[in-house]
Amino acid sequence: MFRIGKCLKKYYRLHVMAASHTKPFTVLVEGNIGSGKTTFLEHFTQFEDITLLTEPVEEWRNLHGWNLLDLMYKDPSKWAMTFQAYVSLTMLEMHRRPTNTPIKLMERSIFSARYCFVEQMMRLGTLHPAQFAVLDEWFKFINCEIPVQADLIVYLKTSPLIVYERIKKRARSEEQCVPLNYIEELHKLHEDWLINRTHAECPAPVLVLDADLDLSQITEEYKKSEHQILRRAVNVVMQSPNKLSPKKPMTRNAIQIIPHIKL
Ligand SMILES: Nc1ncnc2c1ncn2[C@@H]1O[C@H](COP(=O)(O)OP(=O)(O)O)[C@@H](O)[C@H]1O
Ligand SMILES: Nc1nc2c(ncn2[C@H]2C[C@H](O)[C@@H](COP(=O)(O)O)O2)c(=O)[nH]1
Repeated sequence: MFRIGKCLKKYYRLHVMAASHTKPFTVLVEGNIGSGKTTFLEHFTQFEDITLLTEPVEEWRNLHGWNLLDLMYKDPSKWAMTFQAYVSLTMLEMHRRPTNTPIKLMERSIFSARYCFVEQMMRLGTLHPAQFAVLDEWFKFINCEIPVQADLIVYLKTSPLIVYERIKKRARSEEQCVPLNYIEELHKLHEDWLINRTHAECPAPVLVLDADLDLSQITEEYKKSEHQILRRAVNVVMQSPNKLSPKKPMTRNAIQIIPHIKL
């Protein structure tokens, strides 16, 4: 009996892999700076068959020795264009990265880069209108010509003051000069994009979570998304609503961990 069970499990996993390796159920995890996106992804390390892709911040902090994130924050008028051009490249690479798991959770996207950060830089004047126009044309080309999978957006909705305190506590050196009003403006742009739908199209349905909750309560809030993600993933991949249920904590090698994960 045990052998049959093992064989069935192996068949299921092979079938899921074969059915899903080209178009995994892709979840974009969006939210303000410090809203808990990385923490949310870490919550899902407990499940089988999920690829977790955190934002390539370390690539932005060290491109052949250049810390583009630091340069951007220190002199945005001079470096915003350079930084955004590299953000677009690294995020597109993440969108296009092949995965052999039926579910892919990705921190941010080319959409929030364009609709939140580039939009903010244009409004603040740190991007020249000509620079904005170039970035916007690139985004339109990518959005129309290059398939970017997005099946669900999880929006970690936060209050600016709360994430501002978290950013200060996290103490990432490049962000120490970020003022509260920068966070407030980014919040408004996330709300307008994902909730009010004022200035940009939304590539997938949005699941809103209350990410103001502190670490002692947030796990219950994260669990609200588990069913939405796992159930919909199975519908997409297997047409059967009960395959990707929570498992016992798996050994590390059961999950395809991408180098960007900060563990
Ligand atoms: N729900 C929460 N309550 C309090 N602090 C949190 C919460 N979620 C994350 N943090 C902390 O806030 C900081 C930012 O979290 P992180 O997951 O890195 O956010 P993001 O990836 O959105 O920037 C980290 O120091 C993290 O430990
Ligand atoms: N100007 C931009 N800054 C961006 C973009 N994406 C992320 N970032 C910054 C914001 C943070 O300082 C850091 C990492 O973000 P977290 O939310 O993970 O803390 O990178 C962007 O497109 N443009």
